[in-house]
Amino acid sequence: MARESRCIKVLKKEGERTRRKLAEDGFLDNSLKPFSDEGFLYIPVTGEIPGAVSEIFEERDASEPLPRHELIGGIAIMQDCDRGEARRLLDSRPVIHTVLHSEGPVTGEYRTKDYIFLAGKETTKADYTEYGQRFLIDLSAAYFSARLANERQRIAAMMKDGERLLDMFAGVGPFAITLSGKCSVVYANDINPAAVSLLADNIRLNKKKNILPVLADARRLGSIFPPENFDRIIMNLPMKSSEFLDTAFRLCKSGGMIHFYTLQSQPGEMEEELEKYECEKISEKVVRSYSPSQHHAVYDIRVI
Ligand SMILES: C[S@@+](CC[C@H](N)C(=O)[O-])C[C@H]1O[C@@H](n2cnc3c(N)ncnc32)[C@H](O)[C@@H]1O
Repeated sequence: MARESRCIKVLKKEGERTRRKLAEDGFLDNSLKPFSDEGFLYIPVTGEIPGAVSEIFEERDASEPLPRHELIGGIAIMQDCDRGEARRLLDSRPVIHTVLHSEGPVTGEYRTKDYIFLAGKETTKADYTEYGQRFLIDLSAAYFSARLANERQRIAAMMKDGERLLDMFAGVGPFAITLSGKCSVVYANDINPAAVSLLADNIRLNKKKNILPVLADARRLGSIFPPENFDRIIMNLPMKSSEFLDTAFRLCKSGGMIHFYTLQSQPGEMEEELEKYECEKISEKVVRSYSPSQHHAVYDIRVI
């Protein structure tokens, strides 16, 4: 179907920049397909804006793929800052209450991101369910990613009943809560007070009785707990977990396991670092890609 719409006519070489600007300002009409002729691009817009002209446009097919996004509870996080596409995404599934654009990688000690609000309800808070466990999250206050859901299940599957677990960088608690069913006790630590507050909420929400939240710099855990105190330690601070290996090896029992998450460009990059310790590498695998040159990898290490 075709219909008439107001549009902006720009030189093709200016097309992508103009399209993005219109999308960011919420004027791009994504229900219609832009078209070009002899050096110009015609971009349909939703309202009357200076310089707009009228043209006939083809309507987009409703089954066209949705923009790329990550869904965390009711929040969809889009890679592009495109308000028109955000609106389409919001309307596509009733479960989505908010569409955000993430403005770059995680930063700072708390590993949070900055977000631009695009559509729906203006919030960074969501209620997310993963394999039957519920998590209250606030993306602007504390780290959370749904991308490690399978990784948490992988570790749960290799655990024995009654283990003592330490999660050194627990965030709002996805590893601690997922793994707690196999544990006698879980200590879940984070340096971010907002993360630990949400972690406490999530412990209550999931009726977990064996998880103790700890608010501390993980560097101090070696003086908080006696040596060789844990059967298993989770180290999910990929940017710099290697700085905490001394503490983890001090706290893990002989025969216990450390799951060491790191960023690396090549397989085996951390092996030299691990040679300093009495340990055996059980496996190493890529968890997900992080950037064009780096992977988020996990080393499963047995302490000797
Ligand atoms: C990549 S996030 C992982 C959170 C959680 N494990 C998850 O999978 O959602 C890393 C966490 O480590 C915390 N963190 C950073 N430096 C820390 C430190 N020195 N001691 C304790 N926690 C720290 C951050 O606040 C953040 O919540």
